[in-house]
Amino acid sequence: MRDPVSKKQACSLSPGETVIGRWHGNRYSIVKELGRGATGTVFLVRSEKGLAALKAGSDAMSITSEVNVLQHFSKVQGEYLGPSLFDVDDFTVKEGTYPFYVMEYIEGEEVIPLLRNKGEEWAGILAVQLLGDLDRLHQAGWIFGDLKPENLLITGPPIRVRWFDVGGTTRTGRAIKEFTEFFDRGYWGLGGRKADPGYDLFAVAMILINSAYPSRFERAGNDNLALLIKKVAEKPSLIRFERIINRALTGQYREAMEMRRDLMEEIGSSSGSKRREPPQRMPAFIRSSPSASLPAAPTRKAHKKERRTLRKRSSGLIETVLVAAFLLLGYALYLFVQIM
Ligand SMILES: Nc1ncnc2c1ncn2[C@@H]1O[C@H](COP(=O)(O)OP(=O)(O)OP(=O)(O)O)[C@@H](O)[C@H]1O
Repeated sequence: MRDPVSKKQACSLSPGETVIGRWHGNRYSIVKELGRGATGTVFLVRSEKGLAALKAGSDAMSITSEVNVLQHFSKVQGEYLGPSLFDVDDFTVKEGTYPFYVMEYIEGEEVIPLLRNKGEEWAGILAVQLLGDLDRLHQAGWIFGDLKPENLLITGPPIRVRWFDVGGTTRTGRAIKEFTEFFDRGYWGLGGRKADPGYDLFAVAMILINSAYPSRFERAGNDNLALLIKKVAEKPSLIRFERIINRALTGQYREAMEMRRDLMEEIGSSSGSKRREPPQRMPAFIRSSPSASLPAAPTRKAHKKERRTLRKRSSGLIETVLVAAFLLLGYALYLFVQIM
């Protein structure tokens, strides 16, 4: 067996190469490199069970910490919290030994290009999904930390937001492990880096802002909140979320579900007022939510039903009057016979 590689050495493997896990003996054939991050290189691989994503890094501690998070995710109720974990092992190549893990391959589109194609109004809908998943994560005692469009992929149809980079995921109450300035409330001077739900909700607000400013922007001056709110007010796609974004930026939401509810109400009310569309037209994943009961404008079907109910009610009244008249007539006849 060779020594572990130096911590700085990124793992490079070429398509067609095969790596074999030292302990479990599973074989993975490299299809292509998917990307490189701070903790390792991710490859698309073919395994006995089909396509998967293999992450190999030189720092065993970082790989182990990501594996721990993925293992915890698998215990969190629901199917969408991070990719499923398939294998943890290490392999040896000529440079040395790399620890690695294999996870579900999430085949999807990146957020910002998708919004460019589908329209920025989808940003709110994706945020609603994301907040549902974040709520489950928070309930389980974790904060995502490094939440940003680069760590999300959109799968489907039906469209579904998934996250994959769990390197920044931190236990509630600890210091945030990894962050990206634009999405970090510390950078904007709007809060600390202690892991709490508000940290992730701040990042969701920044993802909404990022959807309208794909190239992002930097902080300036002392009043960063004023700058962010000004940026929101300048984009028609963001104005309707102004109140919600403001609340998230200033830490007024205590939990993801509160922010989700506000977003859903906003999306529901603006789709109703602008297009006069009944909420049935909203994507299924929003409709299926128990809190998704949006006030609906009466439809033609509803009017018909109402008319039918009225008709039924009036015919019932006539029936009652006829029966009463019949009984009265019978009683009058009975009295008449008795008198005679
Ligand atoms: N499970 C997965 N399914 C599909 N693609 C993935 C998966 N995991 C990672 N990738 C791809 O590999 C790239 C590198 O991922 P990785 O999580 O290592 O780093 P990163 O997010 O780019 O960087 P950092 O860890 O420094 O934040 C990602 O940009 C993504 O495109």
